[in-house]
Amino acid sequence: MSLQLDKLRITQDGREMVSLDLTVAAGEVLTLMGPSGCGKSTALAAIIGALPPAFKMTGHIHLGGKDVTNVPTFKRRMGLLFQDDVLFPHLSVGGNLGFGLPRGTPDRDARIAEALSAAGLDGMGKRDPATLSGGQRARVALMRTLLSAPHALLLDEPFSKLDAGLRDQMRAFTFAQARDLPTILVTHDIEDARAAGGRVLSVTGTSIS
Ligand SMILES: Nc1ncnc2c1ncn2[C@@H]1O[C@H](COP(=O)(O)OP(=O)(O)OP(=O)(O)O)[C@@H](O)[C@H]1O
Repeated sequence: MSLQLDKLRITQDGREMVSLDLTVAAGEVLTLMGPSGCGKSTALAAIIGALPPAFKMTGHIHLGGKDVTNVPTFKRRMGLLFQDDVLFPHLSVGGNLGFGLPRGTPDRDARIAEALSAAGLDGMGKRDPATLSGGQRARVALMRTLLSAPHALLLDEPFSKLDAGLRDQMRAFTFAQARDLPTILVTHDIEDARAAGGRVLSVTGTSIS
């Protein structure tokens, strides 16, 4: 499954902000970098189908060969993770993970147990998320997103709130868990881009090294 941005162009008041014409292969991480306000989050919003009305978009988005440009966000099968992705405080850790599973998924408990195990949280499904460490919470948020079986993963500064030691762990964990997906990472941090190991571009498609 690949994610193709086919002449994707976003303008605001006639001014070009984003211009991307590329394919992110399954298992590839494309990093988008650039100064604050250049349009990185806007590019992700367009890809997921939630572009604010202040912007105009042209071009097409294909996921797994299917044109999803006019498919509503909730049907796009894309997972989006932000830097301060909060867990639902009224649900247990397992309940949070279960929230990611599509309704009617068979073997829910087994799937949740697997995700807990992948997150290094074996047997902690009944815990209140408030009792987890920041790193544990970040891993649960990622696993919750992945349990929704996305066909692409979009990451918006996912590591920037973590302290330095955890950040390394979380990068390795994220890219290992997302190994089969086309992934777009938005970051300010060149170390994130290095850890991602793929192409690093500006939102107008210029290569950054
Ligand atoms: N909903 C909106 N309506 C109108 N303009 C917006 C909206 N959201 C963002 N903008 C503007 O669009 C531009 C790009 O914003 P965006 O958040 O995509 O930048 P960014 O590169 O992700 O920045 P940062 O690195 O600070 O998160 C900015 O000038 C911002 O003020």
